[in-house]
Formats: sequence, C-alpha cells, structure tokens
Amino acid sequence: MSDARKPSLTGAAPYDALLLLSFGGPEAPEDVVPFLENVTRGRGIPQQRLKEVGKHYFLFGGVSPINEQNRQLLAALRKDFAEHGLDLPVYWGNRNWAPYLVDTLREMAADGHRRIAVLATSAYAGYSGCRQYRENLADALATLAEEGHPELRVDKLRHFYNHPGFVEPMIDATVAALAELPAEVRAGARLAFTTHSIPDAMAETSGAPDDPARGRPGGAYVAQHLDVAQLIAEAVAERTGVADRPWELVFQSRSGAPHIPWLEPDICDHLEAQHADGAPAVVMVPIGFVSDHMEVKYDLDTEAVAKAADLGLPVARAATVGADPRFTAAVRELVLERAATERGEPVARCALGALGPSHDVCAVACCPNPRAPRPAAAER
Ligand SMILES: CC1=C(CCC(=O)O)c2cc3nc(cc4[nH]c(cc5[nH]c(cc1n2)c(C)c5CCC(=O)O)c(CCC(=O)O)c4C)C(CCC(=O)O)=C3C
Ligand SMILES: [Fe+2]
Repeated sequence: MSDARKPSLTGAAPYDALLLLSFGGPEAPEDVVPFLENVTRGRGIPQQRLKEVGKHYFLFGGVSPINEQNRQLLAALRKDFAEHGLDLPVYWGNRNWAPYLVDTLREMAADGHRRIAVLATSAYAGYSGCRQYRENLADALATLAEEGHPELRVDKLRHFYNHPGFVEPMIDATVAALAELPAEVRAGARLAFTTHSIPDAMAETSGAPDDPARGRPGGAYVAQHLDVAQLIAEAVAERTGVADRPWELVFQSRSGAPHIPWLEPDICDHLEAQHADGAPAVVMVPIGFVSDHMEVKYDLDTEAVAKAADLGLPVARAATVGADPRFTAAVRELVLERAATERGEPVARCALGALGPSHDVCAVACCPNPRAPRPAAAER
C-alpha cells in the first residue's frame, strides 16, 4: 500500500452517508407488469419482448432475486463499515422498484444528510449502467429541491470494474466453476465471459470522450469488459496450470427491436459455435453483473443451460460477487478514497489491468443518452 494512501484513508468527511443505488425488481406476481412498465417507459421495447420477459419473472413466482441480494449487500456494507470504525450510514434506493430512489433521498434529507456518496450496482461505463443512474439522481434531486431541500449533493463513486475487490472474487468463482465440471473436460473447458448486450451505438459512445478506453472500436463498455476478462483469464491460467485456455467476451439479455444492432455474439449462439468447434465444456462467467439476479438466473441458468443440455455440452456458471467481503471492503475503500480526494488530499487509486482507475467525475458528454439529452447529476 503506498504512503500516499494510508494516512488519507481516515474518514468519510465530507460525506455524511452512502447511498446504494440499484435497479430494483418485482417481489410478487402483481409487481411484474408495473415493474416492466417502469423499466421500459419511453424506451421503445417491443410488446412481444415485454411479454417474454414477464414470463421469465413468472417462472420464478414473480419475484426477482435482486432486491434480496441488495438487502444482503446493504447489511454486509453496514457490518464492514462498523467493523472498520467507519461511522457512515448506508441507505438503499432503486431506479425501477421500491424502495424508490426519490423516497430514499427524501428519508436521507429528513435524517439530516446533505453530502452523499453514491455506489451504483453497475461496474462499467455506459448509458444504462452509469448515465441513466445519474439522470435518475438529477430527477430525484429536482423533486427534493422543490420540497425544500436544494442543498443536497450527490457524488457517484468511480466505476469499480477493475478494482481488485471486484475482480478477485470472480477469479475464485471461475476456478470453483471449473471444478464443478467433470474432471475429464476440465482442462479443455473454455471461458465465456458474459455481460448485458446493449445497442452497438450505445457501446460506441460509452465512456468519457477523453477516456483512454475510447478511440478504439467498442468504446469503453467493451474495452472495460475485455480488460476484466483478460485479468481473470490470466489468473485462472496461473491457478489451473492451463496456459492456453480459449476465452471470449459474449453477450446476453438482448432486448430492443430486431433491426437495431446490439452487441453479439449471444451466449446461446456462442455455446452452439463452441460445441461445433469441438469445445469439451464451457464455463460462463457473468462479469457484467454484481449479483445473481434475473438476467443471471434466467438468461444463463435457465436458457443457456437448457441450450447446453440440448447440445450435450457440459457447462458451469461462475458465481457473481454478491456480498463478498472483498467487495464490501472495496466499497469502503472507494468511499474513503473519494472522500480524501474531495478534501484535497493525495490518494492512490487501486486498479488492476491495462486501463487504470476510472475518473471520479463524469464529463457532461459521458455515455450520452441515446434518445434525448436530459439533465444528469454528478458531472462536471
Ligand atoms: C447494461 C445493462 C445492465 C447491467 C448494468 C446494471 O446492472 O445496471 C442491465 C442490468 C439489469 N437489467 C435488468 C432488467 C431489465 N433490463 C431491461 C432492458 C434493458 N437493459 C439494458 C441494459 C442493461 N441492463 C438495456 C440497454 C435495455 C433496453 C431498454 C433500455 O434501454 O433501458 C428490461 C426490459 C425488458 C427486456 O429485457 O427487454 C429489464 C426487465 C435488471 C434487473 C434484473 C432482475 O430483475 O433481477 C438488471 C440488473
Ligand atoms: Fe437491463
């Protein structure tokens, strides 16, 4: 640990609270349709796709695992902070379901909080994972200002995709998933790193205009995922002694109209191609997600697993980070790091891989809204 880092990681001032900001999901069958309406309002998702996605939720009793996972993360963060003497209350609010962001911010204001650090449960750059959350924050702040709290300030913490507290648990999970495969296919098993597909155009413009990850094909979204995939593949090679295990970044959970290009290949097409190519087994590693929510439970554990069974291709799926203690420690470090920065103190930023630590404050032109420009919070 560098000298610049140690003395500055002493307190959360100027922050007086942390907000865990997430997607939200339905918790009962009657929640499913209103939830999907919240998600897709004004976003041009075909009715047919909505019906289809509704079925995924009904298959699980209308309950998405995401809220329970966020409750667990919230509890784990509170425990981690308490154990490390960090006296910083942690709140939770969502974009698409209760507890709604605006209600949580109202509660935070009523509790006297004014300067709020925000952790979005999305590790990478991009409109859906970053800017849209900042637009949601701007909307909520506007409402709170009308209600007599114009003084609230929110700072979104930097992208954590390349933080060791996010990457290291995924390395362990990949090694564990390999061990679940029949012994005879383990050494030959290939890795399929998966993330949410997004429209090509959204991927192209993801990140800051001056981001080192930009200026090459794919934009920041793909470049960041490739960096993480490379890190995990290298570490897994070292841990398993298999040096040349093939890996690829693939995509899942495509929605949107068929004529609009989204990132490919899809995981199911990829499994088919791998099988045809003679792959003895595939481990799916969902690096795009922080918990085993519906995109993982349905699109991978249900749909992709069924596809693999049809093909007779052995597959295993690596766990997501969830509430791993290394991840909660990383969140604490990110809060303390940003707090020190805001106080004007020097601080080293922890990051693995080739791209370096991400920016603290997004540029106004970061990850542009694909539909129409809208105000976003936490930008310069
Ligand atoms: C990049 C990205 C992440 C990863 C980053 C992050 O984690 O934030 C993510 C996460 C999630 N996406 C989720 C659910 C949905 N996403 C949808 C639709 C869309 N996602 C998109 C992108 C992303 N989405 C996009 C470009 C659309 C098209 C419409 C639009 O431009 O907005 C739809 C509509 C129906 C459909 O699938 O077509 C649903 C239901 C859930 C909750 C799961 C649960 O309930 O457990 C989570 C965590
Ligand atoms: Fe999504």
